[in-house]
Amino acid sequence: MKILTAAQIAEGDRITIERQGITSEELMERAGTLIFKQIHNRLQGAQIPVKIFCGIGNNGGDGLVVARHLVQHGYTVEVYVVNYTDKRSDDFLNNYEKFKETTKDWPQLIKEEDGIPEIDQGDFVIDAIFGIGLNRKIKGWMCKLIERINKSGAFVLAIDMPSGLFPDKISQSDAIVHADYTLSFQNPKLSFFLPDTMDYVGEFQVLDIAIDRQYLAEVKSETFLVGKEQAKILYKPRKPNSHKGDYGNILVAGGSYGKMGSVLLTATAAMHTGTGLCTLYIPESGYTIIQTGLPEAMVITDKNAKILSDFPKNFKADTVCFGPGAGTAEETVHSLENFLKKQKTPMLIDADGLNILSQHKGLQDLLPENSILTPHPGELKRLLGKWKDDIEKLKLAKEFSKKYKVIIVIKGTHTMIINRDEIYINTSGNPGMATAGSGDVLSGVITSLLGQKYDPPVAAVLGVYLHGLCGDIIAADEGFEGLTAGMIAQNMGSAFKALFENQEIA
Ligand SMILES: NC(=O)C1=CN([C@@H]2O[C@H](COP(=O)(O)OP(=O)(O)OC[C@H]3O[C@@H](n4cnc5c(N)ncnc54)[C@H](OP(=O)(O)O)[C@@H]3O)[C@@H](O)[C@H]2O)[C@H](O)CC1
Ligand SMILES: [K+]
Repeated sequence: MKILTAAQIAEGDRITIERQGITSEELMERAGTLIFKQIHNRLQGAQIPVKIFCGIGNNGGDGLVVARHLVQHGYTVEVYVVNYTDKRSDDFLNNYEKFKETTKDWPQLIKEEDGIPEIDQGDFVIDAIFGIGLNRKIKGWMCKLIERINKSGAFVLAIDMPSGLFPDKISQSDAIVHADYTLSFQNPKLSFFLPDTMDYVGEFQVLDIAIDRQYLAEVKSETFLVGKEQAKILYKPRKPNSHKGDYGNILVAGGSYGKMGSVLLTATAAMHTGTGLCTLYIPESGYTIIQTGLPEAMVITDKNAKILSDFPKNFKADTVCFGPGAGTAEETVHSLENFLKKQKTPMLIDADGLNILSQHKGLQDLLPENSILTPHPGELKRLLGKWKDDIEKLKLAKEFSKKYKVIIVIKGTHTMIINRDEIYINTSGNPGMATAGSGDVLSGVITSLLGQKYDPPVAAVLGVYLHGLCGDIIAADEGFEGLTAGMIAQNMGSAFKALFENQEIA
């Protein structure tokens, strides 16, 4: 699914109105009615005090549509217009009149701090102050209103977006509604997925308001959401008539004394993702550990007992994963340099491999084109330098991706895959995956797909999705706390199966 900018969403409204031969007021009625139905479905007529705060633009207009339907269905509703200016949008005004006609009552106007009502913990607050039209920081007494909403402890439902949040930039103010639930129209917004802003959104649901399908299909976006529908079309079925040589000969290089488990996790995950042949290149002291832990894999040992210092001679692999548990010793820098010089096809670099790249920037020029880097936020900061907010982080990552012709997988709650100017936002996964070794497993999954000749961006996007999906499947049985990286590595097969099952896991 595409993520659109505020301007593209507004253009979608305009085209929909034109092509469907409807008025903008009818589109607003459609949008507001969908929100009302969601609320009505959940409240089922319960007499919870509802307080709706409406701005004076179209987000406020949506709020007035919802308010009218709630009143008509017998709910206890207090409607407030947040009157920070005398300007009003046409569709706000139309719905203001309709509200009066239906309820024989005008909404209450809030014009200053004194007019802000008390909000109780037991209230149900609907936030319709600002939507995608927010174009500057919220100031003055409106900040007090937002503060009161946030401090009330009431359940807060945001219409389209929490007020104060921009769809695709970061606000430098904390006057932002902290929603428990957001009902958003047609396409989710970028800020729903960024670590800086996602907590304001709460849980969210996207409502289809039937924006023109042709427009949605043709509009150009560089930012995409990856769910099961998008992931499953990337999968390449295995051929009945095939052998292990068809599924990649991969090399996993890494490990050091005390951190041999990381490469074991990587290689185990790769085998369970379908790799044909897997060899590990590890310090000598890891030999027995790996041969015992993963009998399916072959092992080549470095001459050094505790760290990597060299490069396996006369060895050819379809792709290489370098870094898990490797450490950053001078000898290991030399080892990575050798790999980078000899490896001509895209490879994956993770963990200490990335730290070495950050400390020895000259090595970055040696990265084979379309290689995949899988940093967590700390490794990314070392690689790119500091950023002021998530939007700048994405800009820096795109610049790096273009400069070095590589793909960057920024790991996090919503892992983002950056391929030049394109961003793919993953939707699978859960907090149980914030556990040691989870990243080593992801490296194994992606390297395995690279070895199976998936295009590098596809290997990254599909690998990240499958890894998260596997975590979701395990968490469904074991809970978040019980989930370990080893379980993900062992159970990757269930993620492939679930890709083609209908029940909603992620
Ligand atoms: N397809 C859809 O998604 C549909 C969405 N709808 C709803 O419409 C809103 C967007 O409505 P819009 O009128 O464009 O904008 P807002 O309601 O968000 O904001 C209203 C005006 O407020 C002014 N503004 C912006 N920032 C501030 C600020 N910090 N302080 C004060 N005022 C501010 C701005 O006007 P200016 O002229 O003053 O710049 C805004 O225009 C969308 O989110 C949906 O809820 C439709 O109902 C149906 C289709
Ligand atoms: K809102």
